[in-house]
Amino acid sequence: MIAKVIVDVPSSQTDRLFDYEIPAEWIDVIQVGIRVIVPFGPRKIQGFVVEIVSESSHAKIKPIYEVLDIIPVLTEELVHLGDWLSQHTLSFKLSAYQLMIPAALRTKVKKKILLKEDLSRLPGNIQPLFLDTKQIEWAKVEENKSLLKSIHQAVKDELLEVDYQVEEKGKKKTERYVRIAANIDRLEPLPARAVKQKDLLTYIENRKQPQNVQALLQETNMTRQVLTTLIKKGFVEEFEQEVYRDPNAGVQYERTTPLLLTEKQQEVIGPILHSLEDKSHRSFLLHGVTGSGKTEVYLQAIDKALQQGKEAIVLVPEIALTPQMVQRFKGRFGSMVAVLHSGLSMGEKYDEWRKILRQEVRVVVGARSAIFAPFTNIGIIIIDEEHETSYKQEENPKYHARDVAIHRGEYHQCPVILGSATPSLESYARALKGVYHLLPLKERVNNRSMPSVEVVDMREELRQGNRSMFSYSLLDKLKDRLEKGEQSVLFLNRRGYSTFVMCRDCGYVATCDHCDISLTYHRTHHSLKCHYCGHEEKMPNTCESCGSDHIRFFGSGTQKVEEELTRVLPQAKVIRMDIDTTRRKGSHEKLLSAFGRGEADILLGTQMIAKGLDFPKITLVGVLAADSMLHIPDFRSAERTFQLMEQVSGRAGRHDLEGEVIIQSYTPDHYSIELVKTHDYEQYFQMEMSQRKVGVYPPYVFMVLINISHPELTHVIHVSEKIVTFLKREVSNQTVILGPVASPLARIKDRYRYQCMIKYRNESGLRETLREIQQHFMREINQGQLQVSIDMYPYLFT
Ligand SMILES: Nc1ncnc2c1ncn2[C@@H]1O[C@H](COP(=O)(O)OP(=O)(O)OP(=O)(O)O)[C@@H](O)[C@H]1O
Ligand SMILES: [Zn+2]
Ligand SMILES: [Zn+2]
Repeated sequence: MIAKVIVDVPSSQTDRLFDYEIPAEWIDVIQVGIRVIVPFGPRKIQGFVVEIVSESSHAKIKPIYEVLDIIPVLTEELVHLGDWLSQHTLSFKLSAYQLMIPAALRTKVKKKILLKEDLSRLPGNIQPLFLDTKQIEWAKVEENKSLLKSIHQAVKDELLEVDYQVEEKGKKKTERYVRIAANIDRLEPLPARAVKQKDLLTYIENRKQPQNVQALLQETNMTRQVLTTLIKKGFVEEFEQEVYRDPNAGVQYERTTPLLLTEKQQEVIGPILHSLEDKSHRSFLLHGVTGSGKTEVYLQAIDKALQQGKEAIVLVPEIALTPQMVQRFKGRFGSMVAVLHSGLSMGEKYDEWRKILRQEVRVVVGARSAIFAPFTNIGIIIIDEEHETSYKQEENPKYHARDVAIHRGEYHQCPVILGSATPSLESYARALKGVYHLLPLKERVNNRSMPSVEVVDMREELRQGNRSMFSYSLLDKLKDRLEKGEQSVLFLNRRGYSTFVMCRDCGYVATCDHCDISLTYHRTHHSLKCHYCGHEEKMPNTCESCGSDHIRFFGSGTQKVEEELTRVLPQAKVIRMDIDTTRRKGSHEKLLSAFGRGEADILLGTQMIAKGLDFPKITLVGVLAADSMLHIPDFRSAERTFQLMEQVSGRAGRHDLEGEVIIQSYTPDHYSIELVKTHDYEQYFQMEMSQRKVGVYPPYVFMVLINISHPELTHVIHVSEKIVTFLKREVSNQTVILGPVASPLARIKDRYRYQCMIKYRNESGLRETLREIQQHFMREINQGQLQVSIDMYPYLFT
């Protein structure tokens, strides 16, 4: 039998199947989806078995060297999905498969030299290497040419042997357990004076289940000595048992029961349940305003899928994976839920993933990559906040989780629900065309009103002499909430609003020497840092350009807002949430639950507080700088502004108390800000669509972004022009090729960057054309200097 293998070498030449012979003893062991070690040139490397056939068309094929898995790490579906994904995103098959398994399973194959015979038989110059060991790492002798020669000879003489050992990054975790020995009845009873031993033995006997040693000693307040004696006398056996690393161990989740759905919720869940009953695939767009009870709809739809014996995948944006969110799923489905997000350690992720693979859980709630959960009988897939750009992966394979979800939905013939208060333009347009089934939820649960929104013109405030970062109106309302004991949320948009350093005399801005970008001021070290390459330098005292000492940092970070808050509202208790205060593991949760318990009056934060919060006492939301994002050169910047404003506003007045929102802006008339006042998504959609039509942007066209980079500017230009010329020759005349032009970030880490863009409606051969470009520059790319990155669904235009 022959196994077709994708080998662990990410390059164009190796992006195909290689044939290996399956040795007779492994015929039943080797299946599709397992990892193997195979010889590849002079090396041994890892690979994924993706197909098993009876014959090979190649004359000389080598046998598989080692088997790494017993249970396949990729299901058959995932093997196909990986193949599709690599074509869909123009990336290597290997990268697609690696994406689907946890990082803990990434392996390293280490070459070792083993001593086979007596030490004295070795040539004298290599004897010292094996003085106190029977094996050494190859790397140890690689540089030393004279030793290498002797070692080669010793291998030939069969005194030494070369071996390949696989080292996995993550390990299973085990703990020590004890249980009553099987032959306890045949033992002499313990003497009467051994009171403690007797007590402990009775305790273990009463428990029936094996006991975790550490927990046992703690519970019984016994010393290890007592237990060891019991083990020595043969009453008790000690053994190792695998345990899961559970970040939420010990957390009690309050059980919840399904709520009685409102009439509107029933209307939207109907078609979803129908699709579940029919066992047919359909994609739904659940467009529900903030606080309309979308999550309850998800929960009850999942419940139905579970009753059918099926599984569910729920994607939530990383920053919305708060304890509150986890609680809602664990509260309803208990230990059937696995949670996957980037806050987990590698080991924790590995353990959650294995629970899925072993079918010990049936619901997974996770960020983007959870879409690859190795379930085999999926009943429903849900993407909450479907408009979030974090569902697009910016590294290879550059995929969007929405596309993968729909692909898996088709395979499993199950419904896919895209939910949002502010759907992406693409999805809403598709829903209007009938590609997705639109499910509107236009009101909040139980007729609670949407928060009232006031947009404050900050230019006007300045004219009236208000130089503070809080408008008169916002300050008044903050004071009012303090008096009433209600809570406020202050949102500062950090994107496009960096704290850069500028000279007030000549306008010089401090920039990175390696990247064309301004440096960011960091207060804690009083230094300047580049966010792209990590370069750090001291904050200058004088301007590099004119020598003036009027050099200051601009922009306002959360720290600055906090200082200002304590000045104007000294009695207010403030919790600040930003990258600095949430760096430590678990701090995110701690701050939020403290706010939930009412330990602060004001929650001040960045993007990470815009989503998912559902606290009854929040009645005021303030947005400090609504337009900071509008000026980013990206055709989606208005869309993001509207989405964010609507999301943040949605945190106010979700329960009995009414909510109010103050949005501070320098461009209050911009439609993406103005339309938040009426929460009018449909009108906003129309406005935005007409802008897209004029600019010829998605969803009117599809777009491809090609980025070219190299340390030499002339070479970047040369390659870019070659690509554009080739493209222009190949594509139809309805397709537009823009560029080449310098990228907005024209240099990163001393590499010059150029880009070109393709806008097309119908271009059936485009993928092949782009593959040809990849092939053409393959050799140069493999040599390491040139980079050509192709993004079929670009969301980032830096
Ligand atoms: N049928 C119902 N009966 C009573 N309360 C409900 C019902 N459905 C939802 N709720 C409550 O209404 C509030 C808002 O619901 P939920 O958080 O599910 O809305 P959402 O649409 O997911 O919100 P957002 O998109 O703003 O996060 C929650 O406190 C929830 O418990
Ligand atoms: Zn830099
Ligand atoms: Zn200057």
